[in-house]
Amino acid sequence: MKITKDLYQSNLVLLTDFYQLTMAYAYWKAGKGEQEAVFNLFFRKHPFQGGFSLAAGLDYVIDYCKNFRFSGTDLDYLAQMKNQDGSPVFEVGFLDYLKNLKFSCDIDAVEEGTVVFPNAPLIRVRGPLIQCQLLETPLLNIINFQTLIATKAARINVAANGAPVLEFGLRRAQGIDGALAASRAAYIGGCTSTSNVMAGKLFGIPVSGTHAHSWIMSFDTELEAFEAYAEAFPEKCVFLVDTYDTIQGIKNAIKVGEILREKGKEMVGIRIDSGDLAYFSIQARQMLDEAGFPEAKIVASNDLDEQIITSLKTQEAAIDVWGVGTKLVTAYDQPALGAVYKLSAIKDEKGKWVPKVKVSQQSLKINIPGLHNVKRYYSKDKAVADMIYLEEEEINPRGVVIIDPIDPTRRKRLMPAFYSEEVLLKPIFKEGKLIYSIPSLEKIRERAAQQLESLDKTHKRLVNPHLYPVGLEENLHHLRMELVLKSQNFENEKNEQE
Ligand SMILES: Nc1ncnc2c1ncn2[C@@H]1O[C@H](COP(=O)(O)OP(=O)(O)OP(=O)(O)O)[C@@H](O)[C@H]1O
Ligand SMILES: O=P(O)(O)OC[C@H]1O[C@H](OP(=O)(O)OP(=O)(O)O)[C@H](O)[C@@H]1O
Ligand SMILES: O=C(O)c1cccnc1
Ligand SMILES: [Mg+2]
Repeated sequence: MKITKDLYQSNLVLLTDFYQLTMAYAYWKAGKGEQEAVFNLFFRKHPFQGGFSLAAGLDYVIDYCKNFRFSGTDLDYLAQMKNQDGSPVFEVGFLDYLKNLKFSCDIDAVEEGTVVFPNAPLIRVRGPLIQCQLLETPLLNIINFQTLIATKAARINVAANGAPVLEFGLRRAQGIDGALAASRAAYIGGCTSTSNVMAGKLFGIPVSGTHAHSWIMSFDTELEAFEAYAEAFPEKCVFLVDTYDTIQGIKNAIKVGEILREKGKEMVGIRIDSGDLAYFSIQARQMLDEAGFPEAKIVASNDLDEQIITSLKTQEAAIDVWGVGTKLVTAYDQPALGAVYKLSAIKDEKGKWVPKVKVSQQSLKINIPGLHNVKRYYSKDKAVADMIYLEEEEINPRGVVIIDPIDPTRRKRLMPAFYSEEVLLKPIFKEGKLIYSIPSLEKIRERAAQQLESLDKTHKRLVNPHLYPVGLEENLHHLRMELVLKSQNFENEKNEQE
């Protein structure tokens, strides 16, 4: 098998759930395949019990949509699928339809690196029902993971409070693609570099690293190992000091630092990877300072996350650089974001949009109907509130009320005229044509930093954050309520007849 080669050469159109294809077939049979629909991708709750999320993955979505076509081998694979009675799952006519299918949707999306909140769409897909449906699974796959990891990275960077965070996750990441996507998302979320060389090559992320215990263990003594490393890398020596005895390791690093200095070079620092990181970093700082190495950096690693980093900061640990792997790239404490993709409107035969809601016992799960968008209001550079609104409705600049989508008694009155505003869903594809100029990863990372800066620190608090206001504009709230009530009346009527 040539798994990786085939995977990366495939157009990935079959990277969807089988039921999307069976629905597509049934839509086609029912003559509904080309009926225009609108779907929204959104999540219902921030991950990690946090107060914000950071959108990531759009670049992959764009790539996916650009390559959205069924190749000969894809169609051959579908053609040989059989029902239990031996008949083909898909008729030839449908396979011909797929063969001629050209991506023709409108996609509007929140840019990568934007701070996002529950219930507001991250992506809106408008187009033929079959295409919208087939996109559900891959879009969720891409956005759920990258948004989750970018958010985790942002939290870790909030805890690091400006100190560099090196991403070391590859060895523990969720497979090959999980590792690559995680490195990309971690960089968007503020990490300084990755240890994954392929992510460096593919995405242009700075690559960095130190050395492992095996390097030390391959020599008779730690001192020899440090000397040999300094010989090979006089410009970038970070000595791992905890293979045998951490205090002795720091002494050895200082010795080799002095040898380097005689040659006109400076050691970059040391890394501590076990034991009490507060105790050893404070000891190391004192020893390095006393020996005349106040500039030497102390890197810490070992199962770190935002909580441990916060705790180490409160213990006044003398750590300058954080190396974070497993808990970042696996989103250790919450392995999935849980974003969903829901139909919100469909055009009837007369060409009129019909807004749709899926009614649920849990009000949290009732989706937002219609063709809606999101506006963020800023006061100076600070984000004040997000409003989800129907695109065709006028917004009164003299005053709007936004209503919490879960608890309608929670409301906020806003005077749009007092604020600057940003429409968050930006046009990406128009009738299948890419109309968005894709920013570089650096620009995305800068946007993420600005967006996080625009958020009040109370929303960035890692534990029990202050809730950022996101609400439905009044007309949209009323439409939603009307549809919910209507569907319940309908249910009652039906029950009475039975
Ligand atoms: N001062 C500290 N305060 C809070 N957490 C700490 C502190 N020092 C280290 N930790 C964390 O405690 C955990 C220690 O894990 P563990 O006991 O498995 O490591 P270790 O035995 O020191 O190292 P290793 O197993 O790699 O040799 C790690 O998650 C580490 O980041
Ligand atoms: O702890 P993480 O956040 O995942 O960061 C990466 C870890 O990977 C390396 O060691 P590895 O875990 O392979 O071995 P060790 O724990 O025995 O040092 C490194 O020394 C870090 O400890
Ligand atoms: O470069 C490092 O120090 C490194 C790389 C991967 C995992 N742990 C540490
Ligand atoms: Mg480890």
